[in-house]
Amino acid sequence: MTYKNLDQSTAFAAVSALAPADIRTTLDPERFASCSIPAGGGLTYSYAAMPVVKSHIDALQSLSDDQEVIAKYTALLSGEIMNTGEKRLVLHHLLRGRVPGASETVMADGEEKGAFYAAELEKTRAFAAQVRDGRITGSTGKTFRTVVQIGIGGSDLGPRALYLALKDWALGEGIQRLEARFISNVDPDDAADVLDGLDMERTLFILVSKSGTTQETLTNRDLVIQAMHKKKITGLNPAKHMVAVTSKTSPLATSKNVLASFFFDDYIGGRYSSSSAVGGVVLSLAFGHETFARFLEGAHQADAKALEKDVTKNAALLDALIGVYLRNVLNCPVTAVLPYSQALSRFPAHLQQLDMESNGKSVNRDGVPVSYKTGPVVFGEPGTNGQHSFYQLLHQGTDIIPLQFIGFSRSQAGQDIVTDGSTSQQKLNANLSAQIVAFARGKDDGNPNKRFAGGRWSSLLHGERLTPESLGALLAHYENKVMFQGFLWNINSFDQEGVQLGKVLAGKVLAGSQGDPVLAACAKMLS
Ligand SMILES: O=P(O)(O)OC[C@H]1O[C@](O)(CO)[C@@H](O)[C@@H]1O
Repeated sequence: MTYKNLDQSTAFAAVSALAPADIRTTLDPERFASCSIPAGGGLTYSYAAMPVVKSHIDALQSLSDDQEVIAKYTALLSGEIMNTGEKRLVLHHLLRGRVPGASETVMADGEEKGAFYAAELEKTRAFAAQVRDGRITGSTGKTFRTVVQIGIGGSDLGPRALYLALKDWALGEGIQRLEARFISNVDPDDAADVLDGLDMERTLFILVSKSGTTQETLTNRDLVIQAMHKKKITGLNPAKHMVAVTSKTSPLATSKNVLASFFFDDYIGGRYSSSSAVGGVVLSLAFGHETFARFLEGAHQADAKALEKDVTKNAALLDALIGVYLRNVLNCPVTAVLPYSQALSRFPAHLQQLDMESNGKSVNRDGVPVSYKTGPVVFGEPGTNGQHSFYQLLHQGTDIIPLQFIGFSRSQAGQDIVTDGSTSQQKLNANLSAQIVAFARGKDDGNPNKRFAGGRWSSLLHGERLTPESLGALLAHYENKVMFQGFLWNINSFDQEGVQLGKVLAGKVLAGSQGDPVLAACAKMLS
């Protein structure tokens, strides 16, 4: 297996020579059937409205083969050091089960990692069951009704997006749930808002930090403890209302001030940690462990499909390859994620971290600067709200922004109304179809102000209904897409040194700026 930069690949030179197909003419009814790939969890990935035809697919297949992306994925699964910057294994797939073709065992830190993750998962299951059925209560004897996750970045965005994604599904299924809330920002107004009206006697806090040193998270923990003391409730003991999710090497690991601790490790990057106890504890408490297990199963299905070498059968891989074509040949610096599902309202925020923290790199996996573009800017909002906001630029602006639509045939809660001969869900999906075609085909008009050029590319991830399985597959699809793009660009998608400098300088500001006059002046202005 060899690692080489994208521009050293002769296969990439062939991809670069290809002009985009004109989707104003190529998008015909037949393409919707022929350009679709099962993505696991009942999801289908469609690239019908992308500017690629057979010649592109063939060239992208050669690029995938030349960059040996499937061999690299298999090596990652088998425990090879893929996080070259931090010299770490990358094992988030193993949280969802062993992918066929990978090593039967992955040893690190003197233990078999599959067994370690399975044991933590079992701990999560047992704890959640006891909280949900009232065997574990708060310090004043009352059952828990609300859980509040305290964490930031990967310890917040994924779990928060997933909780919101399943809330209405649970409603539709009649699943009894604990309410979950999230505190992330060190801005005290964030915590104040979340704590407002909380019944502390019935609230369980989940303190999540892999490092156990994150300033925002530890500050918010202390703020919560202070808020509990301020209630002056006899017998209310914060230590009996808090669990920790952390790594065994973190300062939090040995804390006596928690009811229970759940562990993951350095081989699970923060933004890839939703499948660990980071997402597992809150989701199992909120919806029951069975729901979380179904989510893991959907993700595992997507992971298994991602092993396929034929790019026309591997949704995450083809999505990644088309993304590289858009970024490095068609020079698109931005991409939008547009879920036609209110339940996915925070999913674009999670993808921002997943994609931009992973692939916002300008050196290769060996630390040598690359001379081509890497990860794009990612943004998004649920449709149809986005339509009434920024779609103007997407339709008629001077840049082409490739679009990633997500949609489902059925709603989650099943509560709907018929007006003007259609249900709300039918209206939602009519808008989604209309947008795909409007962006692709455009519309001529004598009035230039009303003219739509068309030729605006999109993909679609589509399922029957957003369930735990399809949500798991959706998450894994994007994780695997980001990983494949990292292999294609020959960068390390698993570290995030770029977030360190600001953290260090903030520490210096709090310590009196430590002799840096520019920092001191800037801090003074804000004091
Ligand atoms: O879980 P921790 O160690 O508190 O880190 C939180 C987040 O901070 C980051 O390191 C970035 O600042 C993320 O990658 C991570 O998800």
